[in-house]
Amino acid sequence: MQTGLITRGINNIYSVESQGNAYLCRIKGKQLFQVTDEYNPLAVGDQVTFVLTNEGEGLIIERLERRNCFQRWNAKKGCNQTVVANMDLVVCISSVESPPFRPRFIDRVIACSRKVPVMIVLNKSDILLTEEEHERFSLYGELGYQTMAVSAASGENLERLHEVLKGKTVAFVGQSGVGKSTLINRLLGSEQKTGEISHKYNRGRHTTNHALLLHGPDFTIADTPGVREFLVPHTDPHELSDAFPEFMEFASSCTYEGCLHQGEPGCKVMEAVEQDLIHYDRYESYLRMLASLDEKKPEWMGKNDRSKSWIKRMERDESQEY
Ligand SMILES: Nc1nc2c(ncn2[C@@H]2O[C@H](COP(=O)(O)OP(=O)(O)OP(=O)(O)O)[C@@H](O)[C@H]2O)c(=O)[nH]1
Ligand SMILES: [Zn+2]
Repeated sequence: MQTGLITRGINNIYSVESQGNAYLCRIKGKQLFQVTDEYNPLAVGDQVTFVLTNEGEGLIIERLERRNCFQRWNAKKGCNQTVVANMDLVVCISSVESPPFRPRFIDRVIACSRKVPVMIVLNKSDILLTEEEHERFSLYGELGYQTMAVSAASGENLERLHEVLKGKTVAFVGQSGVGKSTLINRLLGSEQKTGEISHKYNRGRHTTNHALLLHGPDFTIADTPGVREFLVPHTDPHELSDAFPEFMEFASSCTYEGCLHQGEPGCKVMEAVEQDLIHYDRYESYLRMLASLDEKKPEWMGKNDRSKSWIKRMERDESQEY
């Protein structure tokens, strides 16, 4: 039996890397499926134990414990889906234009990143953000997230990004069209490597439709499919505020223990929003995610005047939801 790393998985056939060799593996029996209520028992980045069956082929026996993961809600299947596991960093790629800067998307990426630090990279910095967008982007830095504006086209800040990634295994996530593939090609430095993969797996011409681990000389990137949106994984709603570190200093003074900051009397987080100590748009992001966990409108909706003003704002913006 040996230990290996999942580098790719399609139709229940997994590429497993172990001591410099690659194996194609299936899962032994139904074992792994029973230990999880997730969409997929294994994700790119998982460590597994496996036994060899044929030359270059094997059977996966066990998934080793994950230290972290990036997880989303799969609405079609009605369960959580792990996109990648065991990363040193999740790099959320956003862009200035096509698609436009979407802070709500970034907020969701943060909420989908469980126990793993998030860096926010703004690509296409050769184009300018509006002042309001720039303020919202800068906010992430103020909240403690590492941020960087880069341009895969002009090469601006790519060396700095390279330095940050050095020695790490990182996940690249982002909306379709933000320039993830262009960035990865520039960063891995060898068109050859990604060229070979694009030939082999038909990437490049098509949108990536599964996660894939790509080794460069200085770091490893887990490329993930470009998406329109990420729904946050379904968990205890109290865990959602982990993705909003700016709530913390106020949340500890909320009247109710276990306050979900959605209209409860004596909620200090809501008060802080009203006093502009917390950015209203981040708070709205929070409320939307909270509502999505319930798949229904939250209880507070319409109960008081404060919440009524939020409903109006949220309904007006519904088309903007990403
Ligand atoms: N102006 C500008 N355009 C860029 C930059 N980086 C990428 N693009 C363009 O953005 C478009 C999308 O780039 P891709 O690399 O295919 O985007 P992607 O995120 O991989 O998209 P998916 O494959 O759908 O996930 C292409 O037309 C690129 O030329 C940049 O730094 N500046
Ligand atoms: Zn509260």
